[in-house]
Amino acid sequence: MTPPVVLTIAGSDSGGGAGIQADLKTFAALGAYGTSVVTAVTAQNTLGVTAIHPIPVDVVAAQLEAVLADLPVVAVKVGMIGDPAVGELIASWADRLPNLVVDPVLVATSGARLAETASVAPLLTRPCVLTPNRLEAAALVSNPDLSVPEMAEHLAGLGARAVVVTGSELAVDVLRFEGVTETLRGEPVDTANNHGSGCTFSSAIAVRLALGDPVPVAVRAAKRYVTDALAGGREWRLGAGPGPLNHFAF
Ligand SMILES: Nc1ncnc2c1ncn2[C@@H]1O[C@H](COP(=O)(O)OP(=O)(O)O)[C@@H](O)[C@H]1O
Ligand SMILES: Cc1ncc(COP(=O)(O)O)c(N)n1
Repeated sequence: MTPPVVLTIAGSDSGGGAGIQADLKTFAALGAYGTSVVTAVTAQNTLGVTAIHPIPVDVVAAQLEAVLADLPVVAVKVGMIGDPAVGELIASWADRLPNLVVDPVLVATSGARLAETASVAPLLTRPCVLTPNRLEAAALVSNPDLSVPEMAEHLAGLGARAVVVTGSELAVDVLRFEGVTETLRGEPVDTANNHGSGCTFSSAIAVRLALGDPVPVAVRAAKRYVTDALAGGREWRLGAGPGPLNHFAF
């Protein structure tokens, strides 16, 4: 059977644990055909990021046009956006990007700054599923004093289809959908290998939306998948820092 086509618009992680590489592994593991638009090249490993090269906006646009002109994309995940002009470009295409999931990547788990809030700002008003972690949500609402449910509600009020603020506590996320706020409690996995968990989560949501799940069902399924991938990579020794997930563990 022909698989559903899912697109990631994101940065490359040379270490293979996060970014485009995590996204494509997630798509493959969950039965989608993955396509990719590279927005930035990072020199990165489990210890950190040593260089970032944003891809010029016209080259990002050309990739997007090439994919959308030929392949029947049914869901799109947006990750790292290295340049505000690329954020504007994606926002201008948003009406033609079905089942849009936006992970506003701002800071890597290692602490490295990957993008500015200005890059993702144009997308916050689009009807997407927005998946910031707690720190990213605080940066986007510019008010660190709000509680996680308040941040989710505030962000949803800007126009998103749904907001999931991840990591309010370990394995606990807050979903805001259709005016209702829910706490999603997962099973905590005791692991240091969590590099790429956010990329994997947002990509898994995109695949489940592509397969026809309603948003809350897609989010719960993605959460179970991330838990399995974290548990499956717990014993891995790949790199001296926080290692990657095992995307093919289940
Ligand atoms: N150790 C863990 N055990 C179980 N779930 C986890 C763990 N760490 C992260 N998660 C889950 O992984 C998903 C991605 O969230 P998070 O790690 O916060 O993203 P980010 O990489 O953007 O910081 C969320 O559903 C979160 O609850
Ligand atoms: C290219 C790229 N995109 C995204 C992330 C965030 O991933 P994480 O927060 O899990 O380190 C990353 N480290 N690199």
